[in-house]
Amino acid sequence: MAERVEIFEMGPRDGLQNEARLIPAADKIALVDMLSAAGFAHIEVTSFVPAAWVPQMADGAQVMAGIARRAGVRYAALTPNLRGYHAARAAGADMVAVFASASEGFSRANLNASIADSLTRMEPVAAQARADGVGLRGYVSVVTDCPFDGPTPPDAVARVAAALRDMGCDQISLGDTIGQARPEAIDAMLAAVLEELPADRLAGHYHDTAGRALANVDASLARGLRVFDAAVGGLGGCPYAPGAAGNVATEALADHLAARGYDHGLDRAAIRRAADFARSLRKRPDA
Ligand SMILES: CC(C)(COP(=O)([O-])OP(=O)([O-])OC[C@H]1O[C@@H](n2cnc3c(N)ncnc32)[C@H](O)[C@@H]1OP(=O)([O-])[O-])[C@@H](O)C(=O)NCCC(=O)NCCSC(=O)C[C@@](C)(O)CC(=O)[O-]
Repeated sequence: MAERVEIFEMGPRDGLQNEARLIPAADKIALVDMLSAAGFAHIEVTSFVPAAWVPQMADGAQVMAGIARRAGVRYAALTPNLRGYHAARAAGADMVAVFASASEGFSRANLNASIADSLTRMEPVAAQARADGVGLRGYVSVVTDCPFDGPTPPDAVARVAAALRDMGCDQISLGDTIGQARPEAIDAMLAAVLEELPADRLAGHYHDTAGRALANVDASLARGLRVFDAAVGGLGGCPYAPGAAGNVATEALADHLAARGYDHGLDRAAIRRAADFARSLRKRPDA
């Protein structure tokens, strides 16, 4: 039997957060519902961050309220602090994610805090999630290259990943935020992180700016990772990471994994339909 590799769907959150046009909540809900029908176990739906920081995600509660929940799917939300956590829980998020940076420059730009201060701010979120029995994911951004500080030392990634582990994150997703990583850099970064955490606690989150995301997935598969983040239609980018382009496209990743003999468990036609819809959201005139 083929080995299972999970694709963790990012389209509604990481995929759409950087879109300049405000996409109506109804379209986001329709996208999540299409994704729910495609067989994902996890979909990151939105984030609960200040609207002044990411205007596109300001309708998170409305989107969460409107989706048709499907049994077996966990709906996740990004939460930078306790206020975001409580809002996510009130909106019905099954799972929350905290996010940190492996570089000081990106930490300042994305979280307005040093790495150490941002981790301190996440601790109560993690403690509350543990107390509530809510699934907790942690992200480490800029794991090989930072748009402000240049190359990221692998040890810096391992330190932040260990801090997120110590907080109680069930899974830690390693982000090539600006999509510039080369497979050798991913391999060196993973070698350091694997000193702290086993491969089954890690996910790869690779943007495809330089067209190397699939090669980076291959480098990670070789290191034992079996969860990868992706966004239908290859949408995405982080508003606080200059030069960050789309996530690796879910449909391309699914085909890539299938060609390598892995079972992703997704309905190919359903993800293609969701990808077409996601891409169409970019082109629509202002609502
Ligand atoms: C961490 C902060 C909040 C600090 O931001 P700050 O401005 O330093 O925080 P603050 O505590 O001073 O709050 C500013 C205002 O926001 C309010 N506020 C405070 N918290 C919330 C909240 N949760 N929801 C709604 N409102 C909130 C707060 O009450 C205050 O309101 P005011 O007094 O000015 O009226 C901010 O820097 C932030 O939210 N940053 C996140 C930016 C972001 O969402 N970036 C994109 C996601 S990360 C990403 O894409 C990377 C990833 C995960 O995909 C992996 C990868 O690719 O690398």
